[in-house]
Amino acid sequence: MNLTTTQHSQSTSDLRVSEFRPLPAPAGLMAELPLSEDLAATVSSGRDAIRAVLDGVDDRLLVIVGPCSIHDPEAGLDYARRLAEAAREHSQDLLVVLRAYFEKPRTTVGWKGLINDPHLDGSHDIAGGLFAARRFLIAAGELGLPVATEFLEPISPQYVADLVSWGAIGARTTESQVHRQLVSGLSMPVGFKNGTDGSLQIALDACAAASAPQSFLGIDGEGRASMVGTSGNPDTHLILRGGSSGPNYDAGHVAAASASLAAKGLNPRLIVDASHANSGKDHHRQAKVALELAAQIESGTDSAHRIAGVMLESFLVGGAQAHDSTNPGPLTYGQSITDACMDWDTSAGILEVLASAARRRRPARESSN
Ligand SMILES: O=C[C@H](O)[C@H](O)COP(=O)(O)O
Ligand SMILES: C=C(OP(=O)(O)O)C(=O)O
Repeated sequence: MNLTTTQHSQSTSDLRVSEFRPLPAPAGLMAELPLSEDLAATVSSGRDAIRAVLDGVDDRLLVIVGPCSIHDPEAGLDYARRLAEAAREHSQDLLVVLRAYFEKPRTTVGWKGLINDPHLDGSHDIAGGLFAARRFLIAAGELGLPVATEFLEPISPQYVADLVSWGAIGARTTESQVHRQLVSGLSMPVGFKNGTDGSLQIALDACAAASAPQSFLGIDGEGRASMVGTSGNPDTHLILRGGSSGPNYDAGHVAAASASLAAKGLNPRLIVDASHANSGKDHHRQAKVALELAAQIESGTDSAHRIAGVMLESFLVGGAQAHDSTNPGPLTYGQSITDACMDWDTSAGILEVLASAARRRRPARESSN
């Protein structure tokens, strides 16, 4: 019998639990893979720069770009090295943040990301997944890139959040009290997606809830179940990702969403996701949406100045490939196993266009003032 597994047979609880596999405490993993002084400076300066863009103090365009999910850390770092070069090249106009998503919310079932199943085979070596995610975040940070991730499990942030400069709560969890509470205690700016049906209201409510102090159940650094008290996150914002009612990236939707935020006393500047329901998850369409967003930004109108950032799903190879954890087969290097991504060359071209749009937005604002 596996000594780390507790089996319950004579009980009224845990009747459908097949296993408990204890995990190392966050402090143990952090001691093994520590945050160096240099990395802490990269993470903190990334957070400050993102805040400045969200608040309109820095007039660059935030671009959160990278694979839909990291399933192969080597390919992910290969991508990150290319992105780090592009980020330097466009640093006057763009604040480029690496999308490094390790937790995937599924519509029904499917591979739930590197933390949940790092070997992609249904073995659910979550301890190994947390190690792999942390090691990836350290390597990406060492390239000088600020990193973005989605927070899905309420416990996992304790293992990795010190290495993250921007966080997202996905469309399927924005309405969840558990996720709003979690955000209230996170140390970085966090965006809430609109709902999968296109509803903005749940994201506006989420921003308000997460900016308030909260008390809830969680774990501390030693892994002890704890009452967690938070002070509230002042850096929440909205992400428009489209919905079943249609896309919401055009100037009309951006202006209306921004006005709703302002009416609630929330940050009127927002992020637009070119992927998901804004592109129908079609990577060719995503490239077109990104170009339409660049045209909107470049126009220098009021709605253009409400767009603080853009999200893109991009990897080395375009599209996506099927993966079945119950029957894993060989995979194409550098291609997504979740949503379809734009290939590297297309993505590099889009970064050029977005940089030019951000540059042209500046004089438009100066002359309209
Ligand atoms: O980006 C990720 C996906 O859109 C999300 O996790 C849902 O994926 P699914 O509908 O394939 O489960
Ligand atoms: C799951 C994602 O997006 P959404 O929550 O918008 O579906 C994602 O960005 O990976």
